[in-house]
Formats: sequence, C-alpha cells, structure tokens
Amino acid sequence: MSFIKTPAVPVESINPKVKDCEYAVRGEIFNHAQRLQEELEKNPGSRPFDEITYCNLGNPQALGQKPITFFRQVLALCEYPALLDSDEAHKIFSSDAISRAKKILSTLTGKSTGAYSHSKGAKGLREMIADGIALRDGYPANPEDIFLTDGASAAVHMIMQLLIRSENDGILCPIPQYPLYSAAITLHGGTLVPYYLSESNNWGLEVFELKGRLDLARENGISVKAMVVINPGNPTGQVLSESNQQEIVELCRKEGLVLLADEVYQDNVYVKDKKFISFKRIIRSGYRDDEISVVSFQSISKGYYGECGKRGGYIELCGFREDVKDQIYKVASVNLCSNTTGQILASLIMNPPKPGEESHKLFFSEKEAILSSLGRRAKALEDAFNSMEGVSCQKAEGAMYLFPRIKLPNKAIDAADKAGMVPDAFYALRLLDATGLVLVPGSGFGQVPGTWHVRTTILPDESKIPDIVSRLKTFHESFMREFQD
Ligand SMILES: Cc1ncc(COP(=O)(O)O)c(CN[C@@H]2CONC2=O)c1O
Repeated sequence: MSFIKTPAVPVESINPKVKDCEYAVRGEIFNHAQRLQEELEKNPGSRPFDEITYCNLGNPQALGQKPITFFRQVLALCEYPALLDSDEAHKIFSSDAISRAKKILSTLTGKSTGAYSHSKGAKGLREMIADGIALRDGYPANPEDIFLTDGASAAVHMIMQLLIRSENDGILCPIPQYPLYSAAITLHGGTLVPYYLSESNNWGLEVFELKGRLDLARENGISVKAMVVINPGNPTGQVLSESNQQEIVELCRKEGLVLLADEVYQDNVYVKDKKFISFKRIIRSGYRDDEISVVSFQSISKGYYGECGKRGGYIELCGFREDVKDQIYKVASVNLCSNTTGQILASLIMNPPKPGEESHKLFFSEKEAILSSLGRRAKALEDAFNSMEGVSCQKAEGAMYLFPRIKLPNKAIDAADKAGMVPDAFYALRLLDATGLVLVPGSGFGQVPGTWHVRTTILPDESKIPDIVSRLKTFHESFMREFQD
C-alpha cells in the first residue's frame, strides 16, 4: 500500500487570501507567550516573572472580571427550564430573572435554546433589542432591521462578503485599526483604503484626511464602497465628538459610502466630558432613510459584561432597500442562525434591569464597580506611559486599550532590523521576555510610517496594576539604557 509522501493539503494549494490575511492580536508575540507559559509550568522560576499577563486581548473574564449576576441567572434558567417550576428556584434566582427567562423562552422556537431560531435571530429577542436601541437613541428601531450574529466578528465578515465584489472594491478603514477589518477585507478579496487618525488630536478623525484618501483611491480605480468607524476606538481609545460624527455622516452621504459603525465599546466611556452617541441617532436626527446607509455593530464581548466566549452581537441596518436586506437575510440563512446563548445575552445587554426592578440594585452596583475600575485602570496606565522616557500616550477616553507611542532609539531600530523584526515587535518581545507582559506591537494595527506603538489592554485586575506599571517602567528604563544613541 503506497503511503502519501506529500501532505494531503500542501500549504501552496490553499486559498492565497487565507495565507495573505493577518491578525496581530493573536500573532507571533502571543504565540511566544504561550511557549513561555508552557516553560513556566514545566520549570517554575525559570523566568524573571511567575506568570504571563495577557494584555493582548480584550477578554475581561480571562483576567478575573465576574459576569453580571442577572444575565447569568437568566441564562441558567433558560438553559434548564425545569428550574423554573422548582421551589428551589425562588430561593436562588430573583423573581425578575425568573420572569425574564420565561419571557425569553416564549420567544424561542419550540421554547428551547436547543432549537434553530429564525435566521435573523428570534423575533422576540430582536424586539427586545429594538426597544433597548429606541430607549438609548430616542428614535424607534425596527426588529426586522436587526440581525443577531455570533459576535460582531461574524457580522463584519457578513457585511464584507456583501459589499466586496473584487479587489476593485475598497473599504475605508482607520489606521490604526482593529485588524479584524484588514483580515476580513483580505479574506473577502477587497482593498483596504487607509485613512489615518490624528494622534496629536487625540486620535480624532479629520475629514480632509478622509476625503484625500477617498479621492486618491478613486483616482487609482478603486470603487470605495464603505467606511469603517470604530467608536469608541480600538486600539486608540478615543470617543468621537458629536460634531466629528456629524462630519463623518455628511461625508458618507455626499460620497455615497455605506457607514460601518463599529460601536462594540458603546458602554465603555470613562471620561466625564464625552458620552457615547450612536451613529444611528446622528442619522435619525438629520437624514432621510434614502440619503445614507448605515450598519451599526454591537457585541456582548465588551462593555461591563465581557461575555466574549458566548459569541453574541448584532447588526442594525439603516437606509438599506428591501432587495438588499433580502440578500443579507439570504446569507444569514445559509448559516441557519446564530447561537441562542449569544442571542439571549444580546437581548439582555440592551435591556438590563431597570430601576425599581428586584435585580436592579445588584445589577447597577456590579456594572458601576466594573466601569469605574476600568476608568481608574485606564488612567493609571495612561499616566504611567506618559511618565516614561520617549513615550506619549493619548487620553484613554473609552474602549479597553491604550496605544502609547514609543520613540525608539536608532540603536534599537538597528537591533530590531538585525533580528529581522519590526521595531515595535522587537520592543514587545523584549518586554515579554523580561516581564511576562503580553502587549501587541502597534505595527499589527497600522500606524503612521516611522512611528512605533504598542497596544495594551486595561484589563488586568486593578490590584495588579501597580505591579504591572512597575514592571513596565523598569523594563523600559533598562531597554532605553541598553540602546541609548
Ligand atoms: C472594534 C471591535 N470590533 C469587533 C470586535 C469583535 O467582537 P466579537 O467578540 O463580538 O466578535 C472586537 C473585539 N476586540 C478584540 C478581541 O480582543 N481584543 C480585541 O482587540 C473589537 O475590538
């Protein structure tokens, strides 16, 4: 019997779009961290640190954040409905969790989380989400324009698949950007059209920069279909001003661009002088449905809920014609439906307990404790970075990240070059080897050529922040001494 000598699927034979796409958040530095973690488990004490601290991923519950009690009580009851009839239930679960679970189960096909739901997501859950959007914005939302998805990532892929016909179709993306967008555009065969956020303007979005990039792409034969805006920003942490949002909407209207409004950090605003305003609200307060098309993205992975592993989220469509919405529905139908746990959580984050309800007091205290702590951690890390030689960090107004700029000495850049590495990846790797802290090189998000950054999350437990700051500073001082020009 002849054995196959060559791999059944040689890498040369796979889709080049897959080979071309990159996703730095779980890239080479992360892989090295995994190796170090295995080494530490085998040989404790083998490194100048006891544990790996993953600051590469916005994964709150991986770093100790507790889930919201009310959300988990409702989920538990939905997953095991027999509890609803037991006397024990009322001793463990709040009455509003029990009533919410009964209401949710009544919206599910077969009254079971185990059944396929409608391909847009259970209609009753979409109605609850629509109510939450209307309460947030002060404008109605149509449940038929909401599609529940297995996280915002799946939603981004669905929309890129819809918009991109060939490499001649371009998508305007912020630089730095969350690399889901560059990866999705590559995977779907389109062209990323960059527009640079202005670091000196606290990562503000300048319309003349946008227009210049748009015109340049069009001169090069690119049909620019859409524009991505991430607000609050990842990795930059800015919260757009309402006037900036209005400029963006007007530009999209004038230029016929679909606005892709990634708002997964809408519950993560830490500064008093900013608040989250949805693009949906901006549109509804000044535009007709036939003037602009907007896709709003939401996720259960962020905010104060951080339910990343449950994979839930939604898109809300505004200003799309029925024949296009039918195409989106067709694509959603191919995947049958998103998972029902994620659907339930999406309905919960958009309809949390209200004042006066039994669970509201506990819910509110849990939510405020998480958000105020995130705000303190953001400020502590922002101040730490700004105290370090050659480092400047913009205000972390929202989201879950900091993106400090590091002015690396030429000697460090030469050393990186000799190691065959991009300078900020060289810095991040040296930082990891010295401290166990996993940060992502700014080059993984894009940056103005010749500038170097790293991205860290603000997620390690607040009690660990002083030690993290101390490790960052000690490493940085040693690195800058070693490579002093
Ligand atoms: C701006 C933005 N959009 C979408 C997503 C995807 O969210 P889902 O979990 O709903 O698919 C993320 C995840 N944030 C990534 C994951 O962790 N760190 C990050 O930068 C994100 O930051």
